Amino acid sequence: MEELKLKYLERLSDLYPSIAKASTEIINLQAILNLPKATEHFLTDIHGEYEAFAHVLKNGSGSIRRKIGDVFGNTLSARDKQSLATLIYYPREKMDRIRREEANMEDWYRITLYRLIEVCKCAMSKYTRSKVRKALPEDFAYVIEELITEKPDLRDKEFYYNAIISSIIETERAEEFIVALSGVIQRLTVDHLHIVGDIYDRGPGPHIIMDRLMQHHSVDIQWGNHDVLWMGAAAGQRGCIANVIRICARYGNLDILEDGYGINLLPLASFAMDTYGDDPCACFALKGRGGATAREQEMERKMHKAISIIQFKAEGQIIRKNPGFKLEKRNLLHQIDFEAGTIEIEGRTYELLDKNFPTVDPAHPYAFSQEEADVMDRLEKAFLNCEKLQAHMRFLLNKGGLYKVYNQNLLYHGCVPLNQDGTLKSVRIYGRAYKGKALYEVLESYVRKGFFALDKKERERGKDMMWYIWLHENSPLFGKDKMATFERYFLAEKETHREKKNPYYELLEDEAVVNRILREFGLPEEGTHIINGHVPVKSKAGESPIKCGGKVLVIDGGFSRAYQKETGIAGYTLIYNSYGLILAAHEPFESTEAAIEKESDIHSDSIVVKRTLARKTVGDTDIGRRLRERIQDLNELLGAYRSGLIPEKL
Ligand SMILES: O=P(O)(O)OC[C@H]1O[C@](O)(COP(=O)(O)O)[C@@H](O)[C@@H]1O
Ligand SMILES: [Mn+2]
Repeated sequence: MEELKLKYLERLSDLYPSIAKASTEIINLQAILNLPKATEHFLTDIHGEYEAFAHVLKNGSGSIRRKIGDVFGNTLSARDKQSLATLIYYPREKMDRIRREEANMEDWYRITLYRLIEVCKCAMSKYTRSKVRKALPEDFAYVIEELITEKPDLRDKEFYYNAIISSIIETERAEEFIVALSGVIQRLTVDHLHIVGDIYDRGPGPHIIMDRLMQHHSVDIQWGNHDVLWMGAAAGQRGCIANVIRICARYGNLDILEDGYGINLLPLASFAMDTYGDDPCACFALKGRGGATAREQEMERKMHKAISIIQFKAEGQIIRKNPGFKLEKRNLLHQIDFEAGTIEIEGRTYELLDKNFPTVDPAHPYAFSQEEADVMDRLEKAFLNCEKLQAHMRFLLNKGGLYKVYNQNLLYHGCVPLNQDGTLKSVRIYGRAYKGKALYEVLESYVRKGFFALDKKERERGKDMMWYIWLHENSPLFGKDKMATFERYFLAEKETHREKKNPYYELLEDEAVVNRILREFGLPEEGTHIINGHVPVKSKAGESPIKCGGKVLVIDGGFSRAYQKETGIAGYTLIYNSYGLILAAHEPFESTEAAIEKESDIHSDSIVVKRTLARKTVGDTDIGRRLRERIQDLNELLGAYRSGLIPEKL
């Protein structure tokens, strides 16, 4: 036996010091391999919609409702099942309502506790005892375990359970117990969560979503272009900072920065008031700022314009500093004829909708004015010093990456840049060519360098790369030929607003192309899927999120309210359980209040994308592969004990 292996087995023998211990572990692991595969939940493009996010997380996109159906079948009315589901999602709020209506609470507690225990038993049946034990809340762990464990040799089981439940009610712990059981059911129903990008921007609560995710028991994140934009901002990249503030302003969400993250926007506000005092800033009207007073709206419009101009300048500076990005054609300020109020783009002259550029010096259009430079200095410091933002970004870095291969599925936010003929597009990053997986990997390494590189130049490159990932044609997270921000503000001609998508999006029905991508990421062509978000699926116009016969699932349906008009629904989510893949289409989410009151689940229908022939087990998953390796090692350890190579440590 080679020395390294022997050393390893000796280490292992510390953990399993005897033949008996090693064999018991093998039997345990073998048993786990045969348990049903745990449920995975996929969400994408949440875009700050924290209430809808929290709701979908609570109901596991229909998983809890399915579980209740499995347990009670026709023995409970549809209404009762729905009430039970709502109770599991929102136990405290639901009980506040029930207390007002229910005449006999003791009866209600008793029936409800029985029902919850049945659902809990079903939810835990997939897991080992030790895993269930870890999921139990400390206070009630012992009692819950007693109630959910079958006791075949107990003669009067009924009496035993009844006694426990009675004492829970008598000691006035029923409500706390119901809350605890609901939490356990939620926790066990969905074992692992995947966020396929775009937590940030457009909606009001990305920071609340981040707080939630940081408490989640098991999550991974594939960064979206908006997330990387925020990461760049947190790293102090000025193009990213300006974009982040501009988007918050555009959607009337400056509160996220001021209240959510404690970033002081006063310097920007007073600069904007001074500079654009008489300017109506009509092109910079806010989306969705119903609650604000006219005066507030006016100020925010001015801030919106001020930061937009700063953004175009900051981006001009980045483009000039990085000729390798080949973005010179996206620098537009020097194409403006300030006298005539027109701009020339690709040989055509357009009239500008807003002709007032008090801070732009035509001789040096990309240079900040002194005041703009001061504002940016202060904003950069504020972003760099914001502890909460830095903690959120650290979490994204720890739990996330640009792509993930998990249980034979390939997950990424946007696309794999392709040529028109479906081959992988080669992209130059700082002088070297990359494509496919290598492109993903080099870009991810630069994101990390932007935070951690000691070498200043590499760190700067990493920071600029985050801005590149946000909007570059060759960025797999963006995948469009340009980001037409300037045109959308300043030009009436709609054709200039168009952003052409990478051929990837048209080739998704082409199996040869899809197989090529799967192979590129080391996956077999059969039994595997690509799961991505980023482009809203226009279900209203008949588009399906299921592409290439189910091999590709594009699950961005628009959590983002701003996009619901187009998509017609409020997004798709995906569940992958032991029976297969289930896609849920969600109805727009009204409010948490309404969800409790109307007991609504907000998914209209679930489509089974793929039903497995045999129920999938842990043995079919990545964890299963690791467990089998472990079993193999333990078998070798047993061999070593038996052959006398390693002595038992008794
Ligand atoms: O609709 P908005 O918020 O103005 O944003 C439009 C911009 O957002 C983008 O769609 C990028 O955001 P997504 O990643 O959410 O698609 C750009 O392509 C486009 O320029
Ligand atoms: Mn996106």
